[in-house]
Amino acid sequence: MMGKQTEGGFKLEQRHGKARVRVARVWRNKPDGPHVIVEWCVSISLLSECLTAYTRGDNSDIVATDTMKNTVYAKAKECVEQVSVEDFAVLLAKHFTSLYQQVTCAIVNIVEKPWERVSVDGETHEHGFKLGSERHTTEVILEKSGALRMTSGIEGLAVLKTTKAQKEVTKRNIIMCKDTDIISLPLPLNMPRRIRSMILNTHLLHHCLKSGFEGFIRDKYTALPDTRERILATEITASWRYLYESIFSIPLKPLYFTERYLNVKKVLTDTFYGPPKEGIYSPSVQSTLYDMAKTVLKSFPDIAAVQLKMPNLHFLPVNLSNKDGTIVKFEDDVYVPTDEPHGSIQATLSRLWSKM
Ligand SMILES: O=c1[nH]c(=O)c2[nH]c(=O)[nH]c2[nH]1
Repeated sequence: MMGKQTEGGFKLEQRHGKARVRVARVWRNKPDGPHVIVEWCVSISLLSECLTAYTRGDNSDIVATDTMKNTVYAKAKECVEQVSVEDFAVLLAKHFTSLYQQVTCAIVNIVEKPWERVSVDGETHEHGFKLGSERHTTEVILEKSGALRMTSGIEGLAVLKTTKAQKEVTKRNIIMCKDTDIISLPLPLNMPRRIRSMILNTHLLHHCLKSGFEGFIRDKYTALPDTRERILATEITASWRYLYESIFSIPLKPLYFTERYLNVKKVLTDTFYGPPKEGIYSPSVQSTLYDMAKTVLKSFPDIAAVQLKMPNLHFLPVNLSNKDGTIVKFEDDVYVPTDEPHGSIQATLSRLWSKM
């Protein structure tokens, strides 16, 4: 997104701002209550009518990026009560679009560092924190008119499931699951392919197996065997767009968006893992990604669209041998974890009736 102006037969698209302003805010409101700390890395971009700064060296319409930086600290100070990262982004964007006549649109991105309260001897600590892993992000785009585009997200949410077929499954067997027991029966040899494939794709069978990848296109360059047993590991980057399209329609409930963030994260991870005992079969990263995105849209009516980036971080089977024979034979046990190269899988799922 850029501010556009024309002069002398040229079109100029421009924006300016301050990137990576780091601020921490502590709230010690209640005399004996626990302290709260947030650490934010704030980036601001303003679309503004400041053409002459580019064309004539006239800075009279420029909001100094140094002022933008100072505004972050001043507004953090003004937040006497704890605010969500989204509310802080909105508050900044409102400030820039309302105070400066030249500013037509403000874009505020914030990444929150995952400081988590610690427990000592099973008791939550009042003022001790440790750094977690995944980060809460937000982007607020606010126009002078009050038109709003608001997204939240998660970065660096690393998840993995080790999965184990409880018994070797071959295309010659019917596998039936009853809780954790598996009964294996030979498939009749004369069974039509269509019926055999229907049986092998039953939900029941998928229940026994947790992650696989098979049936993909095979050609002369394909080396990957079909598998019904693999480690599924990824580092989720998610972002979801809220339906609130005006500054006046945002929920006013304190920490509403913090709660939403925690709930979306839970839905994403719960859907990835499946129930604790049985898990859930993943026929591909694509399918698991789709289930995760769909569950988010079904669970949260104020989310219009969700984007998921889920790199497939491969765990390669180890098979080693030398002239004397086998050193390590892979039996779903020893792997080389890798992150390069990785499969790169991403998709956006939106409600049909929502504007994207
Ligand atoms: O879940 C997967 N999706 C793919 O598109 C793919 N491609 C590949 O080689 N392995 C996998 N796994």
